[in-house]
Amino acid sequence: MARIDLVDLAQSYHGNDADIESFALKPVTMTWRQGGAYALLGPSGCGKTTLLNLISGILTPSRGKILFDGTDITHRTTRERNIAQVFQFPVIYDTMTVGENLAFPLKNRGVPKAEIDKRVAEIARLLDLTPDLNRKATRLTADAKQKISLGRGLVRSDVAAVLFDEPLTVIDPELKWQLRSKLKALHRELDLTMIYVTHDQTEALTFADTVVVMHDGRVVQSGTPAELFDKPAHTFVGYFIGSPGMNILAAEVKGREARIAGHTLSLARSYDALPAGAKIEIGVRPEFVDVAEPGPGLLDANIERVDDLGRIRFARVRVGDVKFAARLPAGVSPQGSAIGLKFNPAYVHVYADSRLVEGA
Ligand SMILES: Nc1ncnc2c1ncn2[C@@H]1O[C@H](COP(=O)(O)OP(=O)(O)OP(=O)(O)O)[C@@H](O)[C@H]1O
Repeated sequence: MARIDLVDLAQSYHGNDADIESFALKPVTMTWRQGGAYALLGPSGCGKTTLLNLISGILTPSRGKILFDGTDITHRTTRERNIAQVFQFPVIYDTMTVGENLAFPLKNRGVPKAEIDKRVAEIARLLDLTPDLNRKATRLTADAKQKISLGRGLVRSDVAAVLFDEPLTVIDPELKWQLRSKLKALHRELDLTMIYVTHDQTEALTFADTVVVMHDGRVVQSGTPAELFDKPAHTFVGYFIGSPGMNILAAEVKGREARIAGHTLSLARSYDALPAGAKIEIGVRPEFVDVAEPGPGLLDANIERVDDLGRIRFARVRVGDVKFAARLPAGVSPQGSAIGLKFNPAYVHVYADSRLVEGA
């Protein structure tokens, strides 16, 4: 297990002198804590696999360096880095038994037999593979094979980190749910540094203690699921995480007030020094905008439709030309379309050129 430091790390597939905006990974400096459970989350093409391949050693960076426990390993091979990896599709040997497959990474490293037997038994127990240990892997389903791949990734206790690249893609939805919770439990038991790449927010939020969100080659926020939800550092995080995502509305902000579509909202903090010429927006999650009967002090709006998600309902509302989502509390049934909106000022954030501005 290791602490991993990325120092000004960047990757270009178009030569090292290319314009930085074209880099698949723009320069990033950050630390991954020893023993942490991380998810690397972002849409397709944002640079997740590139970052993972730099950490594993499949790629050599265009710029910057990588340290494991303070030692520069930027130019070491994957094997020398001592990393375990689990890929999207199963990597197992059909001719071997399940037990032999699990033992393989340990045998390969010359671990004594008694230790191998103990560790294989432990991993098989944790993944419910004990009854299958003596079966040949050849006739197993794709789900079962991927479970063995997970086991092979987790079987070594001396690795610097275990990297998972969308490991549940081929898994049936019901088993996916079980394995996701299982991986979280395994992390607690095995005390390994784990980095889990996914584009699926539910997978990221259920697995990780810390979610690293990427957008367009940049790490835009790294935080706990609650931090990403309550205080998105970038409008992309607000929009990408949550269902529906955060409302992002063009606004004029002065002091403790924001004006949207000719209406004034109160803010919890004061914003007197916003950068000149920046695009100013406010962001507020639908969960922190309540719909009520029209009344004094409330923002007048019209409901265009209601999305009923079972336990929770969201109204799609319009204020002038601006459209957004708001929570419809239990028991409130909108009579006609005219309503009042109540914003919780503590959760109304201000963004300049998409980045969060801390008020005073
Ligand atoms: N070998 C390569 N040569 C050229 N461009 C590449 C190469 N690998 C990735 N890219 C580009 O770099 C960018 C980041 O790709 P990357 O695979 O890291 O993203 P990702 O977030 O993992 O996406 P996905 O989930 O689709 O794999 C994309 O624009 C991609 O087209």
